[in-house]
Amino acid sequence: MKLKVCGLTQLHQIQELIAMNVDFLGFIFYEKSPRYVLKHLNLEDISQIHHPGKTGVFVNENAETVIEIAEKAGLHFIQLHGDEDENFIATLRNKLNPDIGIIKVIRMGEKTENIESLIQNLKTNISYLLFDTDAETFGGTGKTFDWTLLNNIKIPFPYFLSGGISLENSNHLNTLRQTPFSLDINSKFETEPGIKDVEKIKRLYEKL
Ligand SMILES: O=C(O)c1ccccc1N[C@@H]1O[C@H](COP(=O)(O)O)[C@@H](O)[C@H]1O
Repeated sequence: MKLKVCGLTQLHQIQELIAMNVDFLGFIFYEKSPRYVLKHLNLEDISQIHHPGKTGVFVNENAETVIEIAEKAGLHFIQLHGDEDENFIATLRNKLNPDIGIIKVIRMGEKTENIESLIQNLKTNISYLLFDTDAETFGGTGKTFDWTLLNNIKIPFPYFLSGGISLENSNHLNTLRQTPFSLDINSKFETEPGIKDVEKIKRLYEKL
């Protein structure tokens, strides 16, 4: 199983994760997040990071801004973590460099209905799904959702499992009928928002 580490802000930690062979590096381009990457690094810094899994996380951002950031920072994946609908995604797909993959986040919560039709409408415009816990802040809550919900639906794309993934709950991945393509970790592997506990990440990486 692959590993994505999200909410990175520190170049020395990014280099340690690259040395560890982490598969995806997540950068949050959402100004309201305490992990907003542009408070710490600029787009040129990110473009200089040599790794094939650089992922930009966006929340209800306009397509032109997403495209500009993706080009300037040399991103390989766009993670749409807001309420972007299938029309927005189709427009973005048409305009975006075809080499850049789109990861659509489904935020799982009490209000999340018709997950299967939501997914069907995305058609071929995305590369991956990501399931996270629904929240007013959109993400980064450290809270898990009810994973058994995933066992009741058909998931026609490889998916990232997210939302409060920790060393402890990663022991229970075998309860999932469809194995995640990748885990997506964030706040449970931090000493403070944006500052990762790299030793703890190593412990998870060795278990996968
Ligand atoms: O981390 C944030 O601050 C954040 C803010 C807005 C949207 C997404 C955000 N992070 C994403 O949230 C998930 C789960 O994080 P956690 O493990 O529950 O802390 C992860 O995909 C981050 O990319």
